[in-house]
Amino acid sequence: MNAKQRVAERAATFVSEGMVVGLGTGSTADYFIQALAELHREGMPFTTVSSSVVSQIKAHDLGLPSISLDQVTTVDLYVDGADEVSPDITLLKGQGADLVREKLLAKASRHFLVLVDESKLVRSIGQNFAIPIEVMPFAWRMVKTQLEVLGGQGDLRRIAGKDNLMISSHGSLILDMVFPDELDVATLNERLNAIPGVVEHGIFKNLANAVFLGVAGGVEERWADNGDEAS
Ligand SMILES: O=C(CO)[C@H](O)[C@H](O)COP(=O)(O)O
Repeated sequence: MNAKQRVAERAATFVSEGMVVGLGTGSTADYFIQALAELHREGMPFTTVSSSVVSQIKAHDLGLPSISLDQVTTVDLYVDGADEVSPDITLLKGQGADLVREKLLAKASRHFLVLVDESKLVRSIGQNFAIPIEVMPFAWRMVKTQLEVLGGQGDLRRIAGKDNLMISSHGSLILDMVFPDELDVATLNERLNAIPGVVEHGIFKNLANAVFLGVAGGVEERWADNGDEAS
């Protein structure tokens, strides 16, 4: 069993009868979806809500019960991966470009567990990746100008393919921006929240309850101060 599987199996032990379980997106979240399928086969009743079309299809293919996001007000447990995790359990997410649903689920969850291996640990957010900022398509130049006023540098995310631009599942564009080190993540989070035309961004601050870290031969749990252990 690899580190991603180990953390996913551990997270699955927090699922209990009748829960609404939020499904993340990415290779680590996939292992959690597979672990849920095992619980479902064993007869445990629960339902799922997905953070992306991809996860929804995976859940469906494995026979997991699901409800759509617009039917949900609160989620009992949301389990997802992350691209970066800093020591205060702030996350950077969004390489999968489904930021809006991911943050909605994180905010609506009673418990949000984050599954990572050691490669995701950083001293500060933005160390390994640019900050993904999802923007209304007609606003992207205005938003980019505002981000440059903050010292940001970057451009629209490009992908291989006909149109060459990354478009989120609900039609937004993604700006990947690098900011000066002097701009601390708490301030950056607030500034990004305040820019008109920004749909969502990849800084997840004060949202995760715990990080499950895959280490050699085991799982290390790091609970946030707000993170009473899910039970
Ligand atoms: O934020 C995400 C998608 O938007 C993913 O959780 C993040 O990219 C981690 O993916 P993986 O588990 O494949 O490393």
